[in-house]
Amino acid sequence: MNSTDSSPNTSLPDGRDLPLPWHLTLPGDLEPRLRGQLRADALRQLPWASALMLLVMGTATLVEYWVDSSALAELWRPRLVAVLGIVGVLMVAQRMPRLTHLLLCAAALCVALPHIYLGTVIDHPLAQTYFYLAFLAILSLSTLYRVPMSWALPTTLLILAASAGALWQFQPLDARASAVVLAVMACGSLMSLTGLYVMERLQRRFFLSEQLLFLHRSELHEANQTLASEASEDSLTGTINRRGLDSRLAKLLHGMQYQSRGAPDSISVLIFDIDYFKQYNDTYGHQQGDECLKAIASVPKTMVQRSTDFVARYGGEEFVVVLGGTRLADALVFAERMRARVEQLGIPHLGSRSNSVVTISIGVASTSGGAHDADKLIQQADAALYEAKAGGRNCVASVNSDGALRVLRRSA
Ligand SMILES: Nc1nc2c(ncn2[C@@H]2O[C@H](COP(=O)(O)OP(=O)(O)OP(=O)(O)O)[C@@H](O)[C@H]2O)c(=O)[nH]1
Repeated sequence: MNSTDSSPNTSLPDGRDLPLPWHLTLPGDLEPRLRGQLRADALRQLPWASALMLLVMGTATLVEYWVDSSALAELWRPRLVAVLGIVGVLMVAQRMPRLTHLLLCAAALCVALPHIYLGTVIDHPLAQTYFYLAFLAILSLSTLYRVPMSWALPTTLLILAASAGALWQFQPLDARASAVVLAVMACGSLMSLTGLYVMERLQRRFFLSEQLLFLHRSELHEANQTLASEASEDSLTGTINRRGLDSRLAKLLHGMQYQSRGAPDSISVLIFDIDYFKQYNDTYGHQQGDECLKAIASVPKTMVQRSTDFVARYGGEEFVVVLGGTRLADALVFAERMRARVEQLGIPHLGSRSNSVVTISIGVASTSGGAHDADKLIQQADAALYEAKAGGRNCVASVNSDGALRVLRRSA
């Protein structure tokens, strides 16, 4: 066997296994969910991003004023448009979160277009820096606003086209300076968009991994639940097995003792055993014995009603019925009814020394009779069962509150 055969199973898919197309669109409802998440992220960052953009424009105004104070008279109006655009987007986006990405692109355009206009019409020593401020708007899409590629690309192309158009049409700069400005803007935009694409790809893979993890976790949870229920079920009779009995009874008693919400105020335990079952097996065979066990177990299973009630196979042909919220007197009524129903099944039992049909003997104990832990309850119910066997079988016996054993006489 080679070394890879013994390696642990690593076939669980992760985000990297899933093919992501070049356009990065996720399948099914994952895309709208991711978009919602991206919008929420962008919305959270928007106040800081807006503040930063305003700071940049404020600084630019100061520098421009310092270089040529007379230019302020011409440039304050377009710049006010840019400021109002940013503040407007900030306010509207909070009210219309679904439009966040569109509004962020609008904010970038609100910054870029007035600066392209300024670069075109204002005669200022720093004229070409207005185009660089338009480029900052492009940069803000991928760095500050973090809009998806599908929004950033057309907005970037629009700003680049507007810049190129303005430089071509109005020629505010000489041809060489225009070429430099456009080349810087185009190269910077390419780098910014490439970075955004790579980031978005990573972000989407991370999102996919998260979704897969969530899926695996739910599958694991379901599998665990199935395992837990299978592990605590008796495969022959469908009742709870000994392990399940121990844990459920302990949980019920714990709840009762600490008066948890919904916990019963008393618990009764019935142990019953098929009379002369060895002889039944000897007479009818082990397989028929199994069928008999199933039929007998189905009687209490159909009788228990509360969520705190359950039937468990204690071992061999012995079963336990736990009745939450049932005091001894009511448990005895339940036990007698169960005994009668089993007898009424009329399963022939030629090997029985006490009856012609299969019967059961039942021992009953209750917390209202003084036993407050699982061992004590089972022990008392077992002692009562022994008493019922000794008392002639096909009957019910109990441990009373004073600890005395008592066999109930059957009604004729
Ligand atoms: N068919 C079948 N028999 C089982 C199973 N588990 C235990 N038994 C049988 O149940 C019988 C129990 O016999 P005993 O403990 O002597 O009790 P009994 O014959 O019922 O006698 P009393 O309880 O005194 O009435 C044994 O013969 C076991 O083989 C099972 O899963 N299937």
